[in-house]
Amino acid sequence: MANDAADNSTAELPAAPWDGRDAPARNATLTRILVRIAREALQGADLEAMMQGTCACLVAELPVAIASVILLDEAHAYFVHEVWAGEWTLSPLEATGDWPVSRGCAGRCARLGTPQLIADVRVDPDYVAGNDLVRSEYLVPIRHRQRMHGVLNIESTRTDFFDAEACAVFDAVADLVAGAIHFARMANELQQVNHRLEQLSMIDGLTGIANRRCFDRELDMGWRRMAAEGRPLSLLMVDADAFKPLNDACGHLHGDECLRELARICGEFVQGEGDLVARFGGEELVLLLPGRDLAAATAIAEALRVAVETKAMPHPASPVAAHVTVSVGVATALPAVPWPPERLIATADRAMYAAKRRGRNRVCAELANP
Ligand SMILES: Nc1nc2c(ncn2[C@@H]2O[C@H](COP(=O)(O)OP(=O)(O)OP(=O)(O)O)[C@@H](O)[C@H]2O)c(=O)[nH]1
Repeated sequence: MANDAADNSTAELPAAPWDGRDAPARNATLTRILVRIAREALQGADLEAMMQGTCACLVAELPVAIASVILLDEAHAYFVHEVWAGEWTLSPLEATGDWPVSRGCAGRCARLGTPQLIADVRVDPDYVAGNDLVRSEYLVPIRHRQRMHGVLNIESTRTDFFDAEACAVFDAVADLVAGAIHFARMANELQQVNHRLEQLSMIDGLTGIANRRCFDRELDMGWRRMAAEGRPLSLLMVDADAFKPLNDACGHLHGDECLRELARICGEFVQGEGDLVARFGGEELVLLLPGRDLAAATAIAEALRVAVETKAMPHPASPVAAHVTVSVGVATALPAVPWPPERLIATADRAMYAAKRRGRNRVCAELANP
């Protein structure tokens, strides 16, 4: 397909390392390039650097004016990213902004999904000139299994460069780039899934607020932070009153719904930096309030208790009221490591049970002492 007759301007081309080499020497060069790119594709940690290095290697070692990796969007409708090396005097991307696959030889390669060997770029109607010295071009789909990622584009200053050996090597280079893209995307997807799982592992499934695991972590962090800043740390232990009778009278699903509503109401009272509402366990919820002293935390607890009453969720079996109520234990500590943060939980628990003993639907507060 090479049209040597049409190319009578080779005399003006600069001498390339390719010139004067016999077939074994050329094949040895191609093999060396392939080994180098394979090593980078399999072991390199940075995909962008790998693609850049591949293009640079092809331009440096071969009679190639431009080498590029052009990546497609998810819909395979546009090229959205190009990594290249060589002398590029006119970028198709810069010329038009968007680069749809309806345009250029690269677009044709992506649309047809087959390699495109252009022996003479001057007679190809799809060719978009990027460099005056380019005479021939080879484009290979970058595809891993059935998934198309883009196109490997190699533009040579010679008409006789893309023989069977060279094309076979570029096909393999495209496969290596495809593999590297595939693994980089897999690693990225895995990272996102891990992040999501990490988030899910911190959330209580019933109420959607933080779970005990998250609370333990935040308590530890809040404790250290308040110790470093010399500020108080307060904890509210919120326990629904007569929840067993509510479950017995209305069913567990209704009890679940009440718990969700209690969690939502508690959520309205965590407004400071580092504040947290969490499900401590069963029908107990906790609020972690860094920086709040006993008086401020008690005021929040009382406002929360009133908010639950105001919501007036019916409770047909409560000895306290006709609606759902809560007892709240408040504890405040001036954290000092190695004072254990669990002491704050124990104190809030004790205060909450004091509220129960005194008739429920009330707030009791206690300073946590070392
Ligand atoms: N519906 C529902 N009930 C729960 C859940 N977790 C714990 N409970 C129930 O909450 C009830 C707690 O009962 P108790 O510890 O006896 O306390 P109480 O009836 O609320 O009485 P006081 O706390 O003394 O006012 C138990 O019946 C648990 O089954 C939950 O996720 N959903």
